[in-house]
Amino acid sequence: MIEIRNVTKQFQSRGQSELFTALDDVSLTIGKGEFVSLLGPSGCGKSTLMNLVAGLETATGSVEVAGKQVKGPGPDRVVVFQEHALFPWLTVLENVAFGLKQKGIGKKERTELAMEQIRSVHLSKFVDRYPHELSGGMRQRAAIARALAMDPDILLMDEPFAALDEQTRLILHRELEDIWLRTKKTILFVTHNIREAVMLSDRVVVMSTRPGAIKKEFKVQAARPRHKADSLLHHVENSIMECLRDEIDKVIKEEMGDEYSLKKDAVPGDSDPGMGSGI
Ligand SMILES: Nc1ncnc2c1ncn2[C@@H]1O[C@H](COP(=O)(O)OP(=O)(O)OP(=O)(O)O)[C@@H](O)[C@H]1O
Repeated sequence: MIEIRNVTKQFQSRGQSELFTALDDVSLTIGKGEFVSLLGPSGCGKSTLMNLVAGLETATGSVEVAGKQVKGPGPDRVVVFQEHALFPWLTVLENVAFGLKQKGIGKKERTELAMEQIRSVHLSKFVDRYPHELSGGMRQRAAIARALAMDPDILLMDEPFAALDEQTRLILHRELEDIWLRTKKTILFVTHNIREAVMLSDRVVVMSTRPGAIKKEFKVQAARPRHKADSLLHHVENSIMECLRDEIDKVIKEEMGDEYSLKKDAVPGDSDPGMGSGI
């Protein structure tokens, strides 16, 4: 369904003549209906890779969706961003119906379609609220409803829950899994959070940094709906942490320079209770 082949992406860094390689010869295939997460330290190219699939960036190599070369954004792919995705001057209903209006769908039908998605994310009581009158979790639910209303084949989610508190995030994990099980959409999900990736995904693609590349893939074959006590999830989480240790080390070293040797113990070990909180 999504076929990324030998993609290399370079950027011109400001004030420098050399090109910066953000992605180096990346290849990845994502099956129809699969839930895949991109996980890796800051700057490893997760968002760049997602933007290529969204058609918001171009690169050398090839990105195909359903057998067709991606040449720009399309109705088959909708992006859900971390924040600021809703129009502040529109209500929840108007936000969710916005894309349908752009498509030329009449008011009655678009209200029905929007309401169906609003109900699916449990926001029926808040249809007339403006974004600033909602909690962060409600705003992300509305953003998901707006994406679903367009009925895309593929949802591209760029750290959609990163700004939420832990409790809300756990609730939204459950809701997103329900939506995915019900709709069978293909989901490509970017996150820093190992536990989030493992809880949600069929496959976690771990990326390495400088240059951004795929380091290793982990299949998560735990039963659905997922239960956080499932020992298989913990096993995969530990394996991913082990795989990422070098990458985290590399990023800390670059950021801290000479001070690094003093703080080396700060790199978490596999028994670290905070490993689910992010990298
Ligand atoms: N438009 C751009 N111009 C120049 N450099 C860019 C541009 N976009 C991204 N980069 C660089 O490419 C690298 C990869 O960025 P990207 O945002 O894809 O990483 P990421 O893994 O999503 O990071 P984070 O987790 O911090 O969001 C970074 O070093 C970033 O500074």
